[in-house]
Amino acid sequence: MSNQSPVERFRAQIQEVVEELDISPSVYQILKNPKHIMTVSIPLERDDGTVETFTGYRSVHSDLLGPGKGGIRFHPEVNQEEVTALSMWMTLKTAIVKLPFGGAKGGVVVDPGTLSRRELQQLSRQYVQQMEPVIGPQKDIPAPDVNTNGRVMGWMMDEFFKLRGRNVPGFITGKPPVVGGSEGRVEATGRGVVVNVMQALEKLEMDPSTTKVAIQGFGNVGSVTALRLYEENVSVVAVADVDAFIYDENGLDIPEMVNYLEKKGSLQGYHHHDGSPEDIFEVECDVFIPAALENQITEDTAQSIKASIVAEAANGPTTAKGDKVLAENGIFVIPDILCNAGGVMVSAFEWMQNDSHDHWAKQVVNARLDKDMAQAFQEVYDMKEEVNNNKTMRHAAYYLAVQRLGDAMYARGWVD
Ligand SMILES: NC(=O)C1=CN([C@@H]2O[C@H](COP(=O)(O)OP(=O)(O)OC[C@H]3O[C@@H](n4cnc5c(N)ncnc54)[C@H](O)[C@@H]3O)[C@@H](O)[C@H]2O)C=CC1
Ligand SMILES: O=C(O)CCC(=O)C(=O)O
Repeated sequence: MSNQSPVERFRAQIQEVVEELDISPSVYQILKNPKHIMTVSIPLERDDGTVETFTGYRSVHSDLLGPGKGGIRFHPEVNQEEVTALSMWMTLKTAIVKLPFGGAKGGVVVDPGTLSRRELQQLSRQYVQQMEPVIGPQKDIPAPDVNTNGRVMGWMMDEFFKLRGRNVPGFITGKPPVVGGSEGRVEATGRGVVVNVMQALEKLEMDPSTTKVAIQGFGNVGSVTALRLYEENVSVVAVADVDAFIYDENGLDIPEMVNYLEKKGSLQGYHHHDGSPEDIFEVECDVFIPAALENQITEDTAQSIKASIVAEAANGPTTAKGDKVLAENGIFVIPDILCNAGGVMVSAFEWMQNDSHDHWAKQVVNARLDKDMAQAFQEVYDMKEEVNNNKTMRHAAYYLAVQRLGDAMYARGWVD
């Protein structure tokens, strides 16, 4: 377990579960590597006329249950290993919530804060041009992730239409509703996180009205999670983003902070700025929600977490050693592949709406998300209680996902 990379962590967990399920070892052989990874060099003409190239990736881990599905991340630390791991987790996520998708993920090694708006649009369009051979509505369907949003999806959609010479709205999800996006997609991941948190509170017989929450990350997922909790009268006492740590033991004014974020783009300079981002791990709270990047809950930071519940809104926020500490400390962990599945769930609703030229009202989207997410939580919980007694929700989630993937491989004649 010594400092396993995310891909090694995925492989070790899959291998363990394949052995426990006593299914064909070929299931592990098929899942241990991505189906394909495309690496591209993206030329971008900067505003000063010079040309710079950026590296982009798209990994399709599996198309067993349907086309590849997963977001595109713009971040300076994107690398092939990270994109691969993120695509592997997508395969498990879509299997757990029973979506007709496989797993994929993409990224560009870039700090989008250093690009002008024109440059960002050109980079987004160039990414689609370079990836055109491997993406498409029945092949691999992108969506937003860290530092990408509806605006970027709209540009990418437009570029794909130009390349194909026709409208293909199901090529990408998370686009603005005015051009075929689903109502509720922007809020979907955070909304789904809160469904999971409320279910966990009920199972652990904790009172939401006295529950205190700390959240790391205040972007799309973190801010919507905070706002939904606030709307449910659950007190969010601390929030950190990359620049700031904000704390109030009596509960933060989340709507005010969301307004601030919308105007300024981050929490830097918010008037209650009173610590450094790492202080989030020390907060006295009942629920801790990592909603930033991978590998944040390590052997060290896990020791500081005082919560009874960790709800993994981010992908891969916990290292193997951090996970061991959380388990030893009896913390109930809602694993990422379940906890943050609300986003891809509403992406699936968007893809279905595009396919049938339909537009669902927000209440319809939210009601179905709440119902399907609560059911997925219950199925993983039941698996933990009945079949995997004394093991973790993460183990149960992997068990359920691999069982479904194994069954699908058998049905398709890939394994005996
Ligand atoms: N956007 C989506 O629909 C989905 C996102 N996710 C995952 O959720 C996580 C967050 O994604 P988004 O909210 O979309 O990204 P985002 O780019 O909107 O926000 C990221 C947030 O993390 C903060 N952050 C980065 N490093 C940090 C650090 N060291 N300490 C504290 N805060 C830090 C940033 O300041 C920002 O507030 C990622 O792991 C992503 O893969 C998972 C499912 C769907
Ligand atoms: O909405 C989607 O298709 C994928 C979202 C995503 O990237 C994720 O769940 O990590």
